[in-house]
Amino acid sequence: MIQVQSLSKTYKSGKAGLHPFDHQIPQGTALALTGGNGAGKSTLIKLLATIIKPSSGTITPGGRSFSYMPDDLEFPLQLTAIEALGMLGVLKKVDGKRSLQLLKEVGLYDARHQKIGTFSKGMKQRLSFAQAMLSDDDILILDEPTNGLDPYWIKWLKTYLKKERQEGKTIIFSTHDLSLVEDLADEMLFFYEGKVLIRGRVGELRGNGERLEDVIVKRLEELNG
Ligand SMILES: Nc1ncnc2c1ncn2[C@@H]1O[C@H](COP(=O)(O)OP(=O)(O)OP(=O)(O)O)[C@@H](O)[C@H]1O
Repeated sequence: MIQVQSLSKTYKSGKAGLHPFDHQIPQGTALALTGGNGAGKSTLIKLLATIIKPSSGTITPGGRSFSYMPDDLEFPLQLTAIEALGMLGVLKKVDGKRSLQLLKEVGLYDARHQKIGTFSKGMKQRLSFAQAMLSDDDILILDEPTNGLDPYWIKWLKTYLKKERQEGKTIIFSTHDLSLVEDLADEMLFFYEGKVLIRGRVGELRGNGERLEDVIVKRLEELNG
């Protein structure tokens, strides 16, 4: 169980990325973070991944190990895919075979000797996912993992993550893709201006099959009168 207590982030500019916020994430569940642009999803992801420090509050247990996929990972463009993943593998003390296996899984094996600078957005995104999966951690923290992926690879990613969750991993991901939330998440948080506007189990939020899109629009309309 990950416990988030009174967690908030105000940036140096004075902008509140996240207002004080409490939540519990049970082991083996998938939590989706949704919300409009600038709502606070990446802020929370970065706090969970300890990339940034909170202005208040705690996340326990501390010192968790996790696999992290940022939304903007910039690989050195002059490296090939296998060089980049291999180096990260050395840093993470992972067997070289794991890098090759992951490159196969994300469909980049044939492009492994190609420079990352020549990769398309979707290829870079798949490489970013592969680097996150190098270590076999129990917690996956993924910032917009389907961003830039085509429908084939979105489906592939859903299947991969469902399997990870079935194996007991905790998955925390941000997304604008509500079908991914419907298919994968146990629980959803919808952020609005740094605050949680909608929180609940996906099945319950959808009641008798309502689409999440409609649930969210209804709530936003209520808010805006
Ligand atoms: N480094 C920063 N310095 C100042 N303000 C920031 C910084 N990072 C984010 N913010 C602000 O914090 C708020 C939340 O941003 P965040 O990146 O968490 O949004 P998001 O929900 O991930 O948005 P998107 O869907 O566009 O990725 C925004 O108003 C943003 O401008």
